[in-house]
Amino acid sequence: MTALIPRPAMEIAPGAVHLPGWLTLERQRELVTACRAWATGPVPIRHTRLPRGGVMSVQTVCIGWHWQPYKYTRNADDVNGERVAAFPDWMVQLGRRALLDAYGDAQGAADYTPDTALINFYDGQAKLGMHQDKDERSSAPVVSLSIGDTCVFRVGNTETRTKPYTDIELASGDLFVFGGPSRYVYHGVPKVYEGTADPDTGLASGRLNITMRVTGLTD
Ligand SMILES: O=C(O)CCC(=O)C(=O)O
Ligand SMILES: [Fe+2]
Repeated sequence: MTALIPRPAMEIAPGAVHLPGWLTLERQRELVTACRAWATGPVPIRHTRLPRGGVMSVQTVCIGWHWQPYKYTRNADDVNGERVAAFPDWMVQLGRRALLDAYGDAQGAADYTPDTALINFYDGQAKLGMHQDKDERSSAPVVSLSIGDTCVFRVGNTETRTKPYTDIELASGDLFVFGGPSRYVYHGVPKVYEGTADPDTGLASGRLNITMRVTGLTD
């Protein structure tokens, strides 16, 4: 779907910046192709199992480091024991450009070296509950890229998983960065608008979200 009305860049909260339509269609296609390959292995995409026995409705595959509740490891011990795919340099460069465009801080962007990404796939029913990204040992910003179906992205506060929060829509190509005072903000995806994706991205249905992070870990 082509956005007829340009959506302006917005600071949703201090350090939480939404840049609509940041990814070109060509870049979205490249990301879809890369994520498709990662979804097949070395660690296949799966519904993450939670410690209390639940299963996430979102499907996730990781690169660089493998996230499982609530830690990062190199090997996906909760899936097939394989080491996850390497975090490619082109993704580091993309993360740096995202940070530069979000904050305009050239030094901060040059110093940003994400080493993991969680690649989430949402079908029309999938949701993600309110949570903080806090398993990283670094407070560097999180860079989020969305492709495919539009969703409601709920940006809460850093204190509680409840109100006050701001609901925005993340559409295909949108960049969202949360860092600084918003780095530990609660956030979630309460709804995906099924069937709103532009098939030209290569994703016929569903929503793809990539969050790059700095784990702060070394081998
Ligand atoms: O899908 C999104 O937009 C957010 C994903 C997210 O919050 C996460 O993977 O921790
Ligand atoms: Fe998150």
